[in-house]
Amino acid sequence: MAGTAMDSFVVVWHVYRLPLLVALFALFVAARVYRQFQSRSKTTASSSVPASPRSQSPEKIVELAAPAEKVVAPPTTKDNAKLAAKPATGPKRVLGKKPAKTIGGRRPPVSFIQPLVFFASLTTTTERYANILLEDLRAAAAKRADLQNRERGILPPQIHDISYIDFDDFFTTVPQPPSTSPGTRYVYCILTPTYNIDTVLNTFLDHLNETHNDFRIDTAPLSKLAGYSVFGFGDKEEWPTEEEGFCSQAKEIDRWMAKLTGRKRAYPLGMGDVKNDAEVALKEWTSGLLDILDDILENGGLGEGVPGSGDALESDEEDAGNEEDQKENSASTMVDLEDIKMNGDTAAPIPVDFTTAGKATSVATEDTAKEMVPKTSPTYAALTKQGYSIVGSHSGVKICRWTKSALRGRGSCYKYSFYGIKSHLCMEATPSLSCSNKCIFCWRHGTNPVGTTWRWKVDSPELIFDGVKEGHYKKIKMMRGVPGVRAERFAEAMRIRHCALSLVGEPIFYPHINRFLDMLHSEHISSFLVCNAQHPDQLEALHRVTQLYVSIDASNRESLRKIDRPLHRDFWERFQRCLDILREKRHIQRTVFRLTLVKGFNVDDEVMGYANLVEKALPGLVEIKGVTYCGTSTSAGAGLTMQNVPFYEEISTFVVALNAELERRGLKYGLAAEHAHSCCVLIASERFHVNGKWHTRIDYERFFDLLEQEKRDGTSFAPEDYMKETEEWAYWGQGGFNPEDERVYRKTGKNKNKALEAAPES
Ligand SMILES: Cc1cc2nc3c(=O)[nH]c(=O)nc-3n(C[C@H](O)[C@H](O)[C@H](O)COP(=O)(O)O)c2cc1C
Ligand code: SF4
Repeated sequence: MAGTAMDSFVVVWHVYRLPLLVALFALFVAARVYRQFQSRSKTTASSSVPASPRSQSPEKIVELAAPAEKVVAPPTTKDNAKLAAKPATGPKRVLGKKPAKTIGGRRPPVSFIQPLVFFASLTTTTERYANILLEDLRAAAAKRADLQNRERGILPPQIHDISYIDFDDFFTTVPQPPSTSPGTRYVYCILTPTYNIDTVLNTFLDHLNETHNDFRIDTAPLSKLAGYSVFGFGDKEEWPTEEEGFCSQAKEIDRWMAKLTGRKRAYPLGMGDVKNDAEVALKEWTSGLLDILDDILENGGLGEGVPGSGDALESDEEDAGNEEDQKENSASTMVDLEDIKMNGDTAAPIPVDFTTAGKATSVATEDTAKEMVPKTSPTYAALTKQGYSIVGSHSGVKICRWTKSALRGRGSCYKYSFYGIKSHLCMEATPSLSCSNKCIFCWRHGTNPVGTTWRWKVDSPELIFDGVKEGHYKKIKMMRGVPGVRAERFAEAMRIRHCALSLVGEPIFYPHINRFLDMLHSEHISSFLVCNAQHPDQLEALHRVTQLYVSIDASNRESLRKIDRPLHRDFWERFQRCLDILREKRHIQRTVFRLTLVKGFNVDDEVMGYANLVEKALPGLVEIKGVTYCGTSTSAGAGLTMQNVPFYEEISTFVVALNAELERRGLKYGLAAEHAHSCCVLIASERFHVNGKWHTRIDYERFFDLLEQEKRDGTSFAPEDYMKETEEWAYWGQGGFNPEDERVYRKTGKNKNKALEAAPES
């Protein structure tokens, strides 16, 4: 009997041993996890936080915020503690994306913002600043409560000392909105010093790290926040640069918070030097943050983030971990205009004979005229996908990679080295997306409309001006969440100071270009206008710009025909006339030749030819840069490959030869500046060489003063009247990289020293 029972047991064991063992193992794991979770929450809640060196009691600090006006009752810290994740009967999975209470099946819209100020402080500096921030937020809340109705607004802020809170209450989960106001969303404002010794900040950072990496907790458990922003205090006297540790812990907290919130960085990381500018920097950061809080209330959230802000270069360091990964991520999101099918494109090229040039306005203003880029056209879709904002029916704006780079403290384009333009203050726009050339290296090729005369509906300059500014600011705002964006540069970028009219198409094609320029200048926005030397009538009629460019893509007729593939039959004559006009304008305008070198097309044996052109037009400046490889099928179809992109050494050799030829002819030019980073060199007329120093930069305020005076009493002025000394680091032979910027080296392998950017600088 016993034997039979044993046999049955053995049979049962053989049949069920696997599921039984699995079940036992699962039970064991669950028990371990439960124990661990319990002990961890206890530790954090009670004692893992070292006692603050200061005497103030926690209760006192937490209650510092006296509500200016009670709009709704925000949850207290105690409530929050209750609401925070507490294990009940087993391991709890904390989900950031847990659906909020819904109204009629929909998530309630953001009605109130509850700012929570967190700070850590060992020697009270940060605490003092945290109270200044608190006061500012309180004042803003009160002011908005006066202005807004009582259904929406900013609530009086609360303040918490990181040394005394239970991290789980705020940094494992997000406090729940009060049941009376489900539309309340929290914004964390974190103020922190940096210590390179063990402090509460290490415990805090460990908590953020563990929370992100804890498999029981969603990787972004704080994603229900409306946003967060961090401001760091450090000491530049001892830690002068970020590489040496300035504000390093603020940077770390910012990065962890980006991960935990699912990239809800409401405003860029701010940093202040306690021995210098801390208070001013904090005030600027606060005012920028308040603008964003208003945006959140208005738009119901942070709105669009980085995607779509133009260049795909900007993926997220928080995820990618390093620059190279970023590139790869971005590469997959890049859309080549050439890959977008042009099926039924109503704006497909219809060349029109040049003879109507100059009479364009009357034709185009007819109501019946078609739109250049209708919203429904594939051109529109292709351009917007590439990050362009189309304004009206024929204008566009886009932020360039250098603007983004400058926002991140990583250096401006060559125009900073040569002319003092800070890229984050520069808007790249065009009032005409149409062009009369089909240059082989044009990266927008295949989508932009072409034509030799204006044959479209004409938008008013007011509409374009307002539209491009709005589009630009919108794109800048989209950058606020990008890792590394500097709060102070972000704030500066909200006032456009320069406009590069060179994006796509031909700006002087636009019939009201002069009125558009007036508008730029009236707001003290400088104008750098690039034209393709195909519209002499318009060039002649053009009013003053801050700097006038003509693209010189080849030195002789045959080469120009091959490279620019102009639509005008008399392209060479037009080109020559433009040079004559430039020569006349050189006394009142800063005139520039822009040479784009394409190896195998317009470099070899062309030094003499280019020198002839310089001799003819006598431009103030000659910019020489290598072609930017854009890899479109159009350029490939024209036989352009990476092999055609010259190395910087080849550009330098060409430039030296050209300079020598100009000298041989007795023309007074010299090698003035370089920006090796973008393979660009500047030859300048000696008109800009004063007292042994180059003066290729521009005194912009002086330009506007002179312009206004000219308008008032007709006093004319010359380029020499608003020139400014070139920085020595920009001189030829010095490299041209601003020492104040952070240098980011790229691994570009064998193509090092070639211009590889997807979108070239303008
Ligand atoms: C021991 C010590 C280490 C510090 N380490 C750094 C550092 O690594 N980086 C930095 O930018 N500042 C550093 N600082 C400067 C502090 O961050 C700065 O003085 C801050 O304002 C202190 O804020 P608190 O008074 O709120 O504690 C350090 C200061 C001390 C005393
Ligand atoms: S590349 Fe052009 S648009 Fe960009 S910052 Fe420089 S000048 Fe401005």
